[in-house]
Amino acid sequence: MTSNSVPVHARIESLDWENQFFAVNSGILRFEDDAPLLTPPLLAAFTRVQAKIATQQTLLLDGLQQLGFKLVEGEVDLALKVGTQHAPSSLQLATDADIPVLRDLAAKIFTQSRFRAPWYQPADSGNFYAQWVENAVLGTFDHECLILKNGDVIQGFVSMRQLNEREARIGLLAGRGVGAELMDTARLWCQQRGLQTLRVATQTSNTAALRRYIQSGANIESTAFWLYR
Ligand SMILES: CC(=O)SCCNC(=O)CCNC(=O)[C@H](O)C(C)(C)COP(=O)(O)OP(=O)(O)OC[C@H]1O[C@@H](n2cnc3c(N)ncnc32)[C@H](O)[C@@H]1OP(=O)(O)O
Ligand SMILES: Cc1cn([C@H]2C[C@H](O)[C@@H](COP(=O)(O)OP(=O)(O)O[C@H]3O[C@H](C)[C@H](N)[C@H](O)[C@H]3O)O2)c(=O)[nH]c1=O
Repeated sequence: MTSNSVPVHARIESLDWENQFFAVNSGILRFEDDAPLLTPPLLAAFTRVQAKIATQQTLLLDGLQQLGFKLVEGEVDLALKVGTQHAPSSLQLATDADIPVLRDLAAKIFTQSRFRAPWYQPADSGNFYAQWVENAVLGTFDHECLILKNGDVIQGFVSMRQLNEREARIGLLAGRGVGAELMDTARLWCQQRGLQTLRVATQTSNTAALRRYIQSGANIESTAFWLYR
């Protein structure tokens, strides 16, 4: 380290689910005051180390870049008050029979991702979102997957996770031209559970999604950078 370098204190947590899924050896930084000083030898124990920092943490940004971290993507976190207004009268839950179509849709439609090349293999990102939506239908990651259909054709889907007795988070949401209906569907899902806050995150580059969430009543809560080394 040079004399004007910024010290970074963090421990590295192994990303077990990701390591198994992507067949990599990756970890993520957990910033804690009593964590050791991060050094190149500590980082070298992993082939990939991720860091997510709030965009206002500019000193930390400098310190991470001095350690060789590179900017990969930005993330915007939003939240909306669920309220009481009603849009759809019923919800349609995806079933096991919908999984092949949903997997195919998810693999193709999420074009912006931090699981992108050259950090990950070109097909990794599509496979990841396909697995995510399948796990939502099965209730093994997100809790449920709601779909919008026109006849037999799935037009869009939104996966939902209840975080606690007050809040839920959208996992994945997709459907060109039906974003507003999907947001109403997500809102109704929250109303039916008596939840007050619906959270959602997207990539900073995803202006269509950002516009949709804001038009549907969400406000920006925080912004973050993803860096990898
Ligand atoms: C929680 C999360 O999952 S975040 C990720 C959100 N999902 C995605 O990005 C999947 C791809 N996008 C979509 O499914 C939808 O565009 C949504 C859900 C983001 C927004 O849906 P809607 O509000 O109905 O907006 P719509 O799909 O009409 O898009 C708005 C405009 O952005 C354009 N647009 C949307 N996505 C993209 C894209 N990836 N690249 C370029 N243009 C795009 C549309 O063509 C449209 O342009 P137009 O108004 O000139 O026709
Ligand atoms: C399917 C699945 C995933 N996980 C793990 C794997 C990862 O460590 C996390 C998910 O990470 P996240 O930071 O949420 O991933 P993304 O950056 O791709 O997600 C953002 O963009 C998406 C398009 C979407 N908008 C999402 O809401 C955003 O957060 O979970 C796991 O442990 N088990 C699983 O089954």
